[in-house]
Amino acid sequence: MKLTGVELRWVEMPLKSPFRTSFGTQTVRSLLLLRAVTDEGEGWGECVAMADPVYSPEYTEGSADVLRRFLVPALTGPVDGVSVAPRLARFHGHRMAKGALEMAVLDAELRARGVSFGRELGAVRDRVPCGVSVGIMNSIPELLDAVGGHVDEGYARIKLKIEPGWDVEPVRAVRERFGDVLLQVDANTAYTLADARHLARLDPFDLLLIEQPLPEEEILAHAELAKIVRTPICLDESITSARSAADAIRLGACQVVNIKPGRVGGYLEARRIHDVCAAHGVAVWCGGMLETGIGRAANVALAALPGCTLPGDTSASDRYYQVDVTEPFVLDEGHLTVPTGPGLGVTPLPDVLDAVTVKTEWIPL
Ligand SMILES: O=C(O)CCC(=O)N[C@@H](C(=O)O)c1ccccc1
Repeated sequence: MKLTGVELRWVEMPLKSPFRTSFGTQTVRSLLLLRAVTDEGEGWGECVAMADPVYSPEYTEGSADVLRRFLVPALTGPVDGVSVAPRLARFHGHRMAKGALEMAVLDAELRARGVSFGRELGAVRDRVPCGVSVGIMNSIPELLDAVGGHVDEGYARIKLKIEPGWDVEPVRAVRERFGDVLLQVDANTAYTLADARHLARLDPFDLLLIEQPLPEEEILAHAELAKIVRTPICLDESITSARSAADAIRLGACQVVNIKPGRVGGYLEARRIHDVCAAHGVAVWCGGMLETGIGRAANVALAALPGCTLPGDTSASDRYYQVDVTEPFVLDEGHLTVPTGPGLGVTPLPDVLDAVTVKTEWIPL
């Protein structure tokens, strides 16, 4: 297969309500969609970098620049999904940009072959249980209303964002109101090892895990924390590859891993992380980055792999968006159906895509 060029689409998706985390509040999801044009058809990719480098070092304009100047031009000549990462390896970092480009090429290849993402990745289920992420709220009553709404919608698991000053009390209130719900928390690196005893105060609430309590580079500190906090530690920002997952597991830094394909450089590396974790008996789940239906389709396929034994942040489209750029993913008894069509199994709805596209750029090869 030969790439003739890649179209970048700057997309602005207004959120239904502000989404607050320990690193800020989002009201619009700005992201890049990639359309790979090949001699065998087109493929779609989603770059999950945020507009600002507040979750990871990557950001939208940086991803566009590295795609335009380095990553896309490196894919001249014959290419397919598995050959993208090796061709891009000489460029350091930029995993979200690399992952989006690999995703678009892989989607084009799989559509041409008539193979679904799920089939290619090794999905063993045709529907997956879904979790939902709940942001930091202005008050505990507001939090309880939000959680109650998601429980009523049928979500299989609730994830609460926490930060210093909003942790033990909100978690206690949710556990007391919703005694048997699967519950976990996500700190997005907001604490330090000095907070260990404070974080141990979350142990009585029967949480599935505490996600990324410490800064991403503090692997050994997470291992120290795991000796003090009984609740399993899950890493997100710290896990950037199969190698880093193996190291973190061997160092005792995590007992669960959140796999985000954009963070690790694509769905093929995501599968390798899944396999490494499964080999160590470590549970994994598919994280979310407020993806459109394009990224959501691929995430739901990943979430169907055998080692994904915990509900992921693979919520329905209407968790964040009034209108999705694809046919919406609709929750059915707490589950989403894994797309079965060729490639991603979904394609953007032209009118909707045009309505949320603020800029396009064609990168010829
Ligand atoms: O449901 C979703 O897609 C979002 C899940 C979620 O909370 N993602 C968080 C995270 O830290 O995991 C996030 C969102 C946006 C950007 C970065 C991170």
